[in-house]
Amino acid sequence: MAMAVDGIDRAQDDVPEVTVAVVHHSVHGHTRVLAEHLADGARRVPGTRVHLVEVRAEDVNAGRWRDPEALALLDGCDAIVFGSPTLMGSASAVFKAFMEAAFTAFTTQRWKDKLAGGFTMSASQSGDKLAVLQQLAVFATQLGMQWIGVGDMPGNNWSGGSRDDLNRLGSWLGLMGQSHSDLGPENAGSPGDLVTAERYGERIARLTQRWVNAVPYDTPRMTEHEARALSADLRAGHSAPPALTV
Ligand SMILES: Cc1cc2nc3c(=O)[nH]c(=O)nc-3n(C[C@H](O)[C@H](O)[C@H](O)COP(=O)(O)O)c2cc1C
Repeated sequence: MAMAVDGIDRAQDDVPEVTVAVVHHSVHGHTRVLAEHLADGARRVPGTRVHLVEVRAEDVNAGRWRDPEALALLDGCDAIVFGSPTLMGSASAVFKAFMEAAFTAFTTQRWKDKLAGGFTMSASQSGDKLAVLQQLAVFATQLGMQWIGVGDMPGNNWSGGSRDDLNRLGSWLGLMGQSHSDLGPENAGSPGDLVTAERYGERIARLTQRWVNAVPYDTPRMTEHEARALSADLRAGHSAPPALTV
């Protein structure tokens, strides 16, 4: 059986370590791709250890997710990012089983003041994804966590825009991705969705370093003009620069 927890050590000796978990459920693999890109972005930040934690249907028993090892790992993380596909305008039943299993962290306040973020993938452009991000943000704040939104300008909102743009769905509460329902995970999201995921992961890791270790942090600002230039690069098939340093 595959491991639910995939720990990737990117800690560096000269920077105090922080740990970021990306806990997610995915039925057909689309949301998993978003999780992986978000994790890649977090790993770019020196001193960041990233754990991809998969919530699996087979770990749900009598409606409750039961993976004490993964739950203990989350207890030790500095930031937790939550990801679920949008199913019937909601987080998936499997991810809800995980959320309800976090009730012990609620009653003990174990996750209080950890940093948090969230993402969702669905087939329609809207598909009511905002309802899922709201659900995840309410969940995180019930646990006393500090929620981090996406800090990027919107794309695909003008005559020269396209599906390839950065933040092309214009979401700030959390990250949204869209995958065509007839295509597999190799075609999950759009180039803009994946780069937005990486930038969001990097943002969360940098803010975690600031929050936990008081590592100096200069707020990266990308103007609308710069965001459109990056989107034009993505449209042309160029790989995006490590964006938060722009
Ligand atoms: C039961 C079910 C309900 C769905 N509900 C929605 C929905 O409310 N909005 C939407 O845009 N897509 C919906 N979809 C499409 C999925 O969100 C989409 O296929 C997504 O990419 C699945 O992600 P995954 O591969 O990580 O499981 C639904 C799919 C299924 C099977």
